[in-house]
Amino acid sequence: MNVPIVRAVADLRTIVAGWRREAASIAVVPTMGALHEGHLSLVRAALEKADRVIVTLFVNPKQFNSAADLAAYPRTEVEDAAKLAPLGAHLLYAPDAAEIYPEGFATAVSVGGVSEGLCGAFRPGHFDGVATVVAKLFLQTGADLAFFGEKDFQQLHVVRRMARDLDIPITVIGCPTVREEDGLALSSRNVRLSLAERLAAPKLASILHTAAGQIANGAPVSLTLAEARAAILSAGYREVEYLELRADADLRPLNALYCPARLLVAAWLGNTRLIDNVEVVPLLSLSS
Ligand SMILES: Nc1ncnc2c1ncn2[C@@H]1O[C@H](COP(=O)(O)OP(=O)(O)OP(=O)(O)O)[C@@H](O)[C@H]1O
Ligand SMILES: CC(C)(CO)[C@@H](O)C(=O)[O-]
Ligand code: BAL
Repeated sequence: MNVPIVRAVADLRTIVAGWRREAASIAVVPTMGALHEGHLSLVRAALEKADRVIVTLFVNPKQFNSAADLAAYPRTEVEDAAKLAPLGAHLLYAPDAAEIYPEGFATAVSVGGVSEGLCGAFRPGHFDGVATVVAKLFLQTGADLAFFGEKDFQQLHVVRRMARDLDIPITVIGCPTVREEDGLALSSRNVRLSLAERLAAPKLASILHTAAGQIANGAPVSLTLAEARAAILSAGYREVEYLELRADADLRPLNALYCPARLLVAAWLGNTRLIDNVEVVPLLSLSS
């Protein structure tokens, strides 16, 4: 069976109203397409928690910092729809650009605090673009639950803050990062890696895991991060944008480990920018 594809918000609302008459709960999984197992894990999680699941597919120009990145972004709608059907997703909402940004569109949603630093520092305007489009997708779908990947950990925080601050009645659920067997976090941008880059890429995750283990065992944070940064460069990455320890709950910067934390990184491998993060749990607080 095929998954129905809807392109107009009016049609989407008619379908959602029918589901509401059946008292069905509704989940949304926002994506930019080029679906891989990471996305599909969100769809499966959504199907476990809600009666109806809407996957959205919109390559959002407002969140790209470079025209080249936007132009190179993979667009594979037919294949994406074919991957969703066997899972049992109920609808693919792939809106026309005018349904999201109609003529004269002049509003932006800007989230402070959690969007500052990390990717926010290196991709100016990116999180405004994400918050704006996700606010629209939440309001257009009227979903009760939304599923996002922890791979984009700062995005998860931005979206959660936005929904709370705007009183959008939706619960934002974070799902664990899905990885290749060699540890590389799945990402639509991985297809841009050359063979040699693809072989070097998983070292980012392994260095991150090693550093997280050392910090959890009490190693000094700044020294461990300096060594990990050097190791990433030695592994063939040409630039480390950031490598930081932040509190898991609110992303505040940490110089020492005294609460559940995340170690987050963004680094360039050739012309591809990869991000990743791992949990760092203080061992002392677990045993006490
Ligand atoms: N490896 C992954 N594991 C779990 N969730 C993921 C993974 N990769 C992406 N996601 C999630 O899928 C949703 C849509 O992400 P998106 O379409 O940007 O895919 P992507 O692979 O992250 O692409 P890219 O990073 O190249 O933009 C987001 O919530 C994102 O966090
Ligand atoms: C959440 C999102 C679909 C908004 O365009 C995008 O940032 C993504 O794919 O992670
Ligand atoms: N995965 C987050 C979307 C982006 O990189 O633009």
